[in-house]
This record gives sequence, C-alpha cells and structure tokens, in this order.
Amino acid sequence: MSVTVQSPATRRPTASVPAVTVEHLSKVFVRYSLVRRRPLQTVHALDDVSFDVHRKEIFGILGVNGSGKSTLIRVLSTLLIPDAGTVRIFGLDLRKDEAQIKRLINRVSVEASFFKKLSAMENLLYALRLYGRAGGGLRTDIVEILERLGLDRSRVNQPLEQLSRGMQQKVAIARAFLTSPVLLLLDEPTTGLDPRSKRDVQEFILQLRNEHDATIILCTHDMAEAERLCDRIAVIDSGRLIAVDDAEGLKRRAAAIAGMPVDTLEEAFFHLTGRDLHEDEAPSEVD
Ligand SMILES: Nc1ncnc2c1ncn2[C@@H]1O[C@H](COP(=O)(O)OP(=O)(O)OP(=O)(O)O)[C@@H](O)[C@H]1O
Repeated sequence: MSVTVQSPATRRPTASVPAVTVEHLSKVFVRYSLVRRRPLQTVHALDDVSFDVHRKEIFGILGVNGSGKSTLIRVLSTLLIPDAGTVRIFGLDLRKDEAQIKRLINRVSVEASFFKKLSAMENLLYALRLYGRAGGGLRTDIVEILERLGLDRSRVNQPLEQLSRGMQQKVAIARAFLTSPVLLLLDEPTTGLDPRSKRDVQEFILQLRNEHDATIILCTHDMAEAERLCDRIAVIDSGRLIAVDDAEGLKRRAAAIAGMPVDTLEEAFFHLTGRDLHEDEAPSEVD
C-alpha cells in the first residue's frame, strides 16, 4: 500500500522496555440500589491481573461477555482509573505520565468518538490535523485507506450517521492507521462486520503491525480471529487472568487439564475456563 503516514519516530519510545507491563491490576464496580443507596452487587471486573506485552506483538484478550476485557482496555487507554496495581506503557507510568501515554496510544471501539453529522473525510481530516498532519495529499491518503478497507468511494463524503455500524468501524480503524499510534487498542474490531469486511480489517491489522511497527492489543470473541492474528492470547474469566500463551500453548495447557488431546482453541477455552465462549458471566454477589 502506498499511503504515507505520519512517522511516529519522534514519539517512538526506547526499545529496551516492554510495550506494556501490567502488575496486580484490580478494578471493582459497585452497583447501588436506587432507592436506599445500598450496595446491591460488587463486580470484580479485574482481579489481580498481571502480564507483559512485547513490542510489535499482536496480543489477544479472549473472554466471555462480562469477563473484563473492555475494562482492561479502558484502563490501558487511561479512560478508567484502577483500584489497585500498576501499568507501564513503554516504561511510562499510567498515572504519572498520562499526557505522554495518550500520544502513544489509540483506542478503537464501537463507540468511537466522531462528529456524526460530518463525513468520514471531514472527521479524518480533523483527526489528522489534531495529530499535526497538514498539507497536500491528505485527502488522497484518506480515500485510499478507506477503499483499502472496503468502504466505497461514494460513502466518503456522506455524514457518518448515515453509515452502518460496520462502515463507521472501518472509519475508526482508518483513523487509527492514519495517526500511526505506537500502541493500538482494539475492542472487538470486527464484531458486526460481514465476512469480507472482517477479512479486510484483519489484513489491515496485520499490515499495521508489519509495516508500521505498531504493538496491538485486541479483544475478541472470535476464536478464528484470535488464532489468525494473535501472537499470544490472554484468557480472562471473571476478571482473572487464567492463562497467557500462543494458541498451540493454550491447547497444550488445556490438554493437560482435560487429560486428552485438545485440537481447537474453542475446546481449549472451554477446558481452561469451564465455559462456552458464547455464554455470559453471571453477576457476582455482594461481598
Ligand atoms: N461502569 C460500570 N459499572 C458497573 N459495572 C460495570 C461497569 N463497567 C463494567 N461493569 C461490569 O464489569 C464486568 C466486566 O465488564 P466488561 O465490559 O469489562 O466485560 P467484557 O468482557 O468487555 O464484556 P463484553 O464482551 O460483553 O464487552 C461486567 O460484569 C460488567 O457488568
């Protein structure tokens, strides 16, 4: 692909530290009764979670609905303050160096913040100017990236509110690509996309890592996607980290638990967590 993107060289942190180090991270949500303001329920959304992500790694987070994936992504992207634990991103402390960290990361999620009355072109030009890119060639780059992601040229100048959720998701991914984040946080980037678009986005994610040296953390429900894209996968259940390994390693660990061969990631997930990936977490009780 011939699109030129902003070189992140000036923002590129030193090579010797891991991309992300998470130590003993915890986050509890308390739900109160509206009437008596009594705590009704506590949810340990993250429970003593520790792991490292290497540079240029695509690191998957796999868990059922409600297992804590989005909470983890929101903490890493500085949107949510944890109750305990530390996070270092390229050696920077999440709490002390928040402003610097924000320049290194980009989060793509379904609720991507856009001006919905403006078009994809206008939104992306705005984002690029915020990141200090100006001058000729931007419009051509934007059209080229959106077409590469499978968004038809005729959609580029239409207000975003008139585009489907999947199309808006592609615009969010284009924005992440154009602003060249050093760490990209993807919260279920292909959920709701048709198979062709899913493939386009997955190719794009690989390209982003291979050609632009991005480190990528990716939440997904999709076993095939995790296996295809991720160098290592963290299995999370009820806010706890159950295992971190590559897909084959997870299958071996599951086989040791099950006492029989485990051939698929889906089976491995089941033996490691005791759950089917399609079920939801039951809410926990008040402590
Ligand atoms: N703001 C909040 N207030 C109360 N509880 C919350 C809040 N945010 C998340 N939770 C709870 O924390 C737990 C983890 O939620 P989270 O959104 O991280 O899960 P998830 O794995 O991303 O789920 P999904 O796959 O459905 O997006 C859930 O039980 C959820 O209901």
